[in-house]
Amino acid sequence: MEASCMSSPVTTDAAGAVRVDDDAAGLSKPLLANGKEKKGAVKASERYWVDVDQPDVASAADLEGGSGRPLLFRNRRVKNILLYPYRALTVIRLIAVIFFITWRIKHNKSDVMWFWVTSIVGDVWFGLSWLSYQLPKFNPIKRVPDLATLRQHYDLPDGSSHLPGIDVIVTTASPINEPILYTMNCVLSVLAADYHIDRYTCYLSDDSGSLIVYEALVETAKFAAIWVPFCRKHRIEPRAPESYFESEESVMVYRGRPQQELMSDYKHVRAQYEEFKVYLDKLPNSIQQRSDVYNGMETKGGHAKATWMANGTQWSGTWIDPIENHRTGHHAGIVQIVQEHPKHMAQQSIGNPLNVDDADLLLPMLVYVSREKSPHYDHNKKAGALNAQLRISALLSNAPFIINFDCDHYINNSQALRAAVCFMLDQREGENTAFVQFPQRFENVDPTDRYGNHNRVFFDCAMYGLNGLQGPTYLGTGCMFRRVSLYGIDPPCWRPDDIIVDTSKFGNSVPFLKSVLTAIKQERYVTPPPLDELFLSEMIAVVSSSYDKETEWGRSVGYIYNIATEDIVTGFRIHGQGWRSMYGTLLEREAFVGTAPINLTERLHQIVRWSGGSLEMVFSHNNPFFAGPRLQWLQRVSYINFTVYPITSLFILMYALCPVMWLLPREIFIQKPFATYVLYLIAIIVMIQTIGLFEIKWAGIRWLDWWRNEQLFMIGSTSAYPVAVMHMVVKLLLRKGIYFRVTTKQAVVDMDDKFAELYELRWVPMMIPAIVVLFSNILAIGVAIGKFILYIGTWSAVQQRNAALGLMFNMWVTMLLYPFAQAVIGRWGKRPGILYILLPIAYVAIALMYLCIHAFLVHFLPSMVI
Ligand SMILES: O=c1ccn([C@@H]2O[C@H](COP(=O)(O)OP(=O)(O)O[C@H]3O[C@H](CO)[C@@H](O)[C@H](O)[C@H]3O)[C@@H](O)[C@H]2O)c(=O)[nH]1
Ligand SMILES: [Mn+2]
Repeated sequence: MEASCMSSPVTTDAAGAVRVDDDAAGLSKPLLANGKEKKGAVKASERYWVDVDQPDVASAADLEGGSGRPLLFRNRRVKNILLYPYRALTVIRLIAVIFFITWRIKHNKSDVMWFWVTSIVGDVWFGLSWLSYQLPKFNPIKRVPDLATLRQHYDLPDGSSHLPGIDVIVTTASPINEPILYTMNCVLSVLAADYHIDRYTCYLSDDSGSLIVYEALVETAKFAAIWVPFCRKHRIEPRAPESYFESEESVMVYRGRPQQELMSDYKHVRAQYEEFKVYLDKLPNSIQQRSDVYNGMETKGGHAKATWMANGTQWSGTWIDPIENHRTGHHAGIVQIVQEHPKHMAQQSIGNPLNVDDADLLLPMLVYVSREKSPHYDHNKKAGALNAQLRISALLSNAPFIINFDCDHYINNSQALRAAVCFMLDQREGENTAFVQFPQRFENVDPTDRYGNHNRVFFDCAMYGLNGLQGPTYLGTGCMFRRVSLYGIDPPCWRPDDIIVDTSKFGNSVPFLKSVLTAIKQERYVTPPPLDELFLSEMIAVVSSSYDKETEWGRSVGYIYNIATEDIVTGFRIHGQGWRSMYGTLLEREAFVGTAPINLTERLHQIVRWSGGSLEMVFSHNNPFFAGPRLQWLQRVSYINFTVYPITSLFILMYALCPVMWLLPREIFIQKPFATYVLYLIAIIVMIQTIGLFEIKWAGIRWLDWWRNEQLFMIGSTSAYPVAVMHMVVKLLLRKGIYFRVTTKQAVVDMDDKFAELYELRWVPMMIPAIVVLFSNILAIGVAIGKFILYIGTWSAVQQRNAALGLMFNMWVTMLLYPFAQAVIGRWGKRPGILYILLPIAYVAIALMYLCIHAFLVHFLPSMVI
């Protein structure tokens, strides 16, 4: 199977352009166009994976008749040659840790007893948290969707389809912090996805209620009328124009159609795209100017300056000059159908510059929604926004499946929606699958990934581990849900006969309640009803700020409220009900791609939010310890680890400050005999690194990915995690939650340096402990060198060995904090390797200073006193 995936019918012409013959490739692999893959080569990430035997497919024969469900994905597991030693190492390390802790307790000798006791507690904690991190990875499973079989069974020869409906939700919260160009690119990638246009709908949730976003969306629909046919005609990837045009290879890959045709279409579409971008850029100004004109005409006394829509009516959302009822956090609910459902639409009469079939000109329905905001209610941020979309979409399209995207992510593989559906419709676990999560990939990260944004250890190790259990956690974006699972309904295997659908649970919209019943009974596609006044007012009602108050929304229904990480908790609640989830892998091309904050300050804020949210879970009714019996035990262990891990930082912080002891005149040992202690530590650390090596192999990641993960954990442990712990304590005392700060998405400003953001550091108080640890380490190493020079002749062999071992520990801490040190030197960090010069200079300078001070105290001071 591996080989057949890779031997793509790709040919290269004289000019180096790549032609992909799709017919030969077969529909299962229409995406093998990157041309980089060597013929017959096995992709690095697949080297250590083999297919698990498929169940007897004989039963699938009667599928032809239309009964039953086909097998729509295949499972892969790690090859035994890697898996067995990997498991064995885990066991060996566990034994070593037990030996270590027993040894320490037996030898309770230390210079500072309270420190010894704390460190024993710390070591036990480390051991347990490592175990809860490691155990759930004992059987990693990869699942690869079979798109060809899906086509075979669900796409009909006449061009229609049996595919289930999907409601796609894109969320944005601010046209300033979240550049509209990204958001619109996301929308475009959705509109251009390979899915039946009358089977899916795109909803844009705008929490800013801004006219800019709305008008940008209207313009996006216009541009989509050119962009989408272009994508379909030339089967281009990715279908987010910004990324597509950025890639130098874009005109070099052509499929079926002659390259000249692609070239000329490309030029045309690109020119249109540039115009589109200019239009978006000018939007704030043109809206302002238009509003000035209208306001100028309304001169009846000093009224507030309204913001006007293009059709000459006042915008009911936020205004440029904000006033009551028209400002952020206080405005009416808005629902606008930007693009009608294709069934309701007369054939489009736009020009057809690309010469494509008329059918290819049609687009799916596109809806703009801004829920009502009122200062009297808590809006529950992203979770609240998603729940409002859940209700609106229930009324309009009520698709059985829902997928949501953060505005800075987009569909990178046009087959991704189909891929997700494969898992949902599969014969085996399909019916009990609540959600299908895909890994998050990022495209704006600096090449060495200084702040571990790619997070491959998480996405490519931990998640595959869970995939072999009950399934991955929900990660906030790029995840397809089964609608009924979000409604708090049990999976079929646990479902009672009578399901209560009432207003106390779902709120008091009768059409919505009806839609819930429909959703439970039949998971079929619904064509939106005609949009009359009554219906419109019903839609506004379900997005009102008070709708979900005194209901189960945010508790047992929908995305969960009152927590900084709605994603993990929402997934957790669903798992707790006995549903399972799937982690999808697309071998040829990543499903979704997004952006990540590459600036340390933003990154740390994000980490505070995640770790804070995790801790909040422990103290909420979503505590994994008390989840019901339907949560598998290893899955539970994993959730426990996810929720309590920030506490580890307290002990790490304590250890990381140990080097300060070098500054003391006397030798102090936390544990005696010191050498045995350090050797134990080294053994345990080496073992964890070896386990890491195995993970690197099976996950197909780079060593650097693993190392960055270690470093980021250290940086987090000396900054963000302790802050999260503090927040939690404060919350428990004062009952105030963590503030969900929308991550600022950088727009590239400096064209010469794409990664300029990397070198900008805004100081925030949470960096203080990290700075203290870093400097005390540098200071300690310097002083150690000084002491070494001073006492070289007088130290005994034992003392020398202890000093060397101690120093190794210091160096280790400094290496782990290295990216933080790079952040501290700011723009100087642009010079690669500058720290290799700066650090030794600092050490020597400190050593000299130490010697001077020592000489002053020992030689001059006494003589002066005399
Ligand atoms: O009041 C709000 C706040 C946020 N959002 C949207 O929520 C999304 C995520 O926000 P962002 O600040 O980009 O989050 P990240 O720091 O990237 O967060 C990650 O972590 C979050 C919390 O765990 C998840 O919700 C995200 O999906 C995940 O990408 C964005 O589309 C926002 O527009 C809203 O719609 N309304
Ligand atoms: Mn984000």
